[in-house]
Amino acid sequence: MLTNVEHIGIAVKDIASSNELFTKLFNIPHYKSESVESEGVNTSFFKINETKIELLEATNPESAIAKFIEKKGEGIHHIAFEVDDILAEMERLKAEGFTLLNEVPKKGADNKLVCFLHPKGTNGVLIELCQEI
Ligand SMILES: CC[C@@H](C(=O)O)C(=O)SCCNC(=O)CCNC(=O)[C@H](O)C(C)(C)COP(=O)(O)OP(=O)(O)OC[C@H]1O[C@@H](n2cnc3c(N)ncnc32)[C@H](O)[C@@H]1OP(=O)(O)O
Ligand SMILES: [Co+2]
Repeated sequence: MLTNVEHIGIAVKDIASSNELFTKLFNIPHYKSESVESEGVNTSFFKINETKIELLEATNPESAIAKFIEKKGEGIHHIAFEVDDILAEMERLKAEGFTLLNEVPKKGADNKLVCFLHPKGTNGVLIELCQEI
C-alpha cells in the first residue's frame, strides 16, 4: 500500500549553490548529504515538517539526472511514495500494467529500498516507491 509522499526529487546542476538557495527559501539548512554511486548522484535533504525534498546532482554524464537536465533543464524530477511492502507493491503495479524500471528493489538514499516506474506509463511523471530498510 502507498502510504504518503516520501520525498520530491529536484534535479539541480550544482548542489552546493542549490543548498544555499533552498536554505534561504525554506529558512532551514539541509539535514543530510549522501552520494549514491549506483545512481550517479549526490543528494541533499531538507525537511519542512513532514515534507521532504531531495536535491539531486549528477556525478557523471550517464546519470539519469545529467540526461534529464540536458533534455528538460533543472526542476522536479520525481515524486517518491512510501510503501509498507515494496515487493507486494511492485507485483501489484506490474500486474496493473505499469513498467518497472528495476525488477529488484535497489538501495536508495536515506536508508531506503527503492523502485522506479517508467514515466511513459504514468502521464510523464517519474514515480519512485520507497520502503524504509
Ligand atoms: C538517490 C537515490 C534515489 C532515492 O533514494 O531517492 C533517487 O531518487 S535516484 C534518482 C535518479 N535515478 C533515476 O531516475 C532512476 C530511474 N530513471 C531511469 O531509469 C531513467 O532516467 C529513465 C526514466 C528510464 C529515462 O532514461 P533514458 O531512457 O535513458 O533517458 P532519456 O533521456 O532517453 O529519456 C527517455 C524519455 O523519458 C523522459 N524522462 C526521462 N526522465 C524523466 C523524468 N524524470 N520525468 C519525466 N520524464 C522523463 C525523457 O524526457 C524522454 O522522453 P522523450 O524525449 O519524450 O522520449
Ligand atoms: Co528519490
